[in-house]
Amino acid sequence: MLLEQILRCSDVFDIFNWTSSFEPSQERKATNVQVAIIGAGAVGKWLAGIHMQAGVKTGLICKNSQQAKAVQQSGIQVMDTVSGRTNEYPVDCIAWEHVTAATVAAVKVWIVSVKTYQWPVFYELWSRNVEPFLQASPLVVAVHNGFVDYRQVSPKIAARRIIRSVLTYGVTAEEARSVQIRGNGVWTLEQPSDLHDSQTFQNWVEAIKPRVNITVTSDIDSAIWRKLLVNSCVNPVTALAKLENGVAWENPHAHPMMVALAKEAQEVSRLKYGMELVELLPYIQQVCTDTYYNRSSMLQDLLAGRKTEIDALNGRILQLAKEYGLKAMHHQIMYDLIKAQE
Ligand SMILES: NC(=O)C1=CN([C@@H]2O[C@H](COP(=O)(O)OP(=O)(O)OC[C@H]3O[C@@H](n4cnc5c(N)ncnc54)[C@H](OP(=O)(O)O)[C@@H]3O)[C@@H](O)[C@H]2O)C=CC1
Ligand SMILES: CC(C)(CO)C(=O)C(=O)O
Repeated sequence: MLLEQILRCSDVFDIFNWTSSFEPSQERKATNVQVAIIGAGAVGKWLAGIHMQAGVKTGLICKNSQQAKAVQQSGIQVMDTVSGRTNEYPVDCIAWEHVTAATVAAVKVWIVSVKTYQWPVFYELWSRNVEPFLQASPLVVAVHNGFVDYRQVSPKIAARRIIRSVLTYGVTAEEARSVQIRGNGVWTLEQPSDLHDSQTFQNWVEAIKPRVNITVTSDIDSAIWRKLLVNSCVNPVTALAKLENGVAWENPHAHPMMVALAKEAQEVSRLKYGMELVELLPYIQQVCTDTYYNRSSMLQDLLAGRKTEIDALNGRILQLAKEYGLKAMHHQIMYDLIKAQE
């Protein structure tokens, strides 16, 4: 019933003065949810493709005009290595300085897909370019690995509504315009607590649900923590060994390191959340198997010469281990070796 209602609402309007010739097909019916994705990286571009496939008016917001122009001119290419299909999307892309009051008024859902350490700069740009034009409280969905203290890095957003989420899909950025889906997963979203948000949230989720596996949970803290544990065991090992996730899990040298990291992480986890290793190792195995040929985001970072998210992952485990008086030698080694390469 709800989906029918959404599909009848075809009075969409351009969020970025959309001029592209992309027309939703019969299957890709237009919806009345406008979405802006901040960060045209691997995840941002993939999500833009998902939304456009679903007929959702979608725009990307890039860090600078150069990147925005490149994406605007060439569009994005999303290759699904699981299904073997490649799709092109002429997605609208603008830089922060071109965000206008009309853009802000049109966007219903803002998806932030920047790295954990990029949140402070994102917030600065948001405060300057979006905050002054906000008339209603929008939904802001955060997609990242690891822990971000939103109250500290983005107080105004944290004070309103933020939908936290975790993603277990594997997405590798190939070139500036193209991304490859290298493994299926789930996008776990926090259930909005506020009734006012529920309708927009539901409309948005219903629109994209046919294109991406979505789970909505009222216990996002556990989901974020479980994913942090997985990333702290998988990402540094794959990044240092330069192996894809599934290949690393099966490698006789990399695998024992993942298990040693999991044992230490489990000790911390047991004290903080009561999670046992019997649950953690199968979860790591599942993520590595499901994203077998994916390069972890940390491996992609090192290959591209970027800073990694090690502070938000193993750094967080080390911080908690210290608080609980535990030793986490393997996490310390991974932390130091990754830092040495940044
Ligand atoms: N790739 C994967 O398989 C998965 C990734 N994740 C998580 O999702 C998050 C995003 O990952 P991913 O897409 O791989 O990372 P990328 O580094 O590929 O993408 C982040 C993008 O955001 C851009 N950016 C940074 N700051 C801003 C800003 N203020 N405004 C606009 N754009 C900005 C970056 O530009 P620039 O590069 O120029 O800084 C980059 O293009 C990470 O936390 C990652 O851990 C989670 C699951 C899977
Ligand atoms: C799910 C996984 C492990 C996919 O590679 C990921 O979260 C990452 O690369 O950061």
